[in-house]
Amino acid sequence: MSYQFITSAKLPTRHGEFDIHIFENDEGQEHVMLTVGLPVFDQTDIADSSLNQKDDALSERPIPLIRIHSECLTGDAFSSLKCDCGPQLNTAMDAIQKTGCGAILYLRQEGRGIGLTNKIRAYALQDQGHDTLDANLMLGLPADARIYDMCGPMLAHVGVNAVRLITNNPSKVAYLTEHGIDVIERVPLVVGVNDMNAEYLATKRDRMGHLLDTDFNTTLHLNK
Ligand SMILES: Nc1nc2c(ncn2[C@@H]2O[C@H](COP(=O)(O)OP(=O)(O)OP(=O)(O)O)[C@@H](O)[C@H]2O)c(=O)[nH]1
Ligand SMILES: [Zn+2]
Repeated sequence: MSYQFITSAKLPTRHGEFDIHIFENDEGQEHVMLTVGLPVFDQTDIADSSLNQKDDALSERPIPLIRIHSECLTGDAFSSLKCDCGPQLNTAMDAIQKTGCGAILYLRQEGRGIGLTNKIRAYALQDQGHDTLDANLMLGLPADARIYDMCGPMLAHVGVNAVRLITNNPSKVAYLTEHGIDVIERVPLVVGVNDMNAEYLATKRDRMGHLLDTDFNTTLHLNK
């Protein structure tokens, strides 16, 4: 699959101002990147002196703080208490604004890649007592169907090849590392824990390999 940059604009938010960049894959699926302090260098017809300026700018800037966030309509837009996605997105946006250099890669792979309808089918099974992993499997679907091959082209667009990655999911770290992006630091993010999602988080920790504090304390590790 290949990915093309389509367009960008300023996006003022409650968390501060971002640049929003839209990318599209061969099938017309859109992915979104919000950036702060990551200018786009136009490679097409700039003089050599500009290229030197670009190298200088890249060598001086801090390692960007990056969040790869998979779409969760129910959590991100509707404030669902069944997961931690909304608080994770909001906290990551604040943290990136605070550091002044970073990006949210908002990937349109709802429901860990099975889509919204299937996620709600899985929720119906969860209403009957099944956990988040078994619910996917009972539907004949993978536990996690996500891909991350859009991340390389999206990060390359803003000249990023080394990151501080906000995640508890070791497979994201492994994917980037295996594809030539240095993960200088993994920044844990445990926020939005409540009575309705504690079991969901425990399943991610115990059955899906997520690196979560056993007691889900809400200490932020984002003060750098
Ligand atoms: N199939 C399914 N998807 C879910 C469920 N709850 C949340 N999701 C989706 O899971 C994705 C978020 O993945 P998570 O496993 O919460 O976290 P992660 O992105 O792997 O890891 P972090 O970087 O630590 O947040 C989003 O696409 C959500 O829509 C669920 O019960 N079933
Ligand atoms: Zn969610």
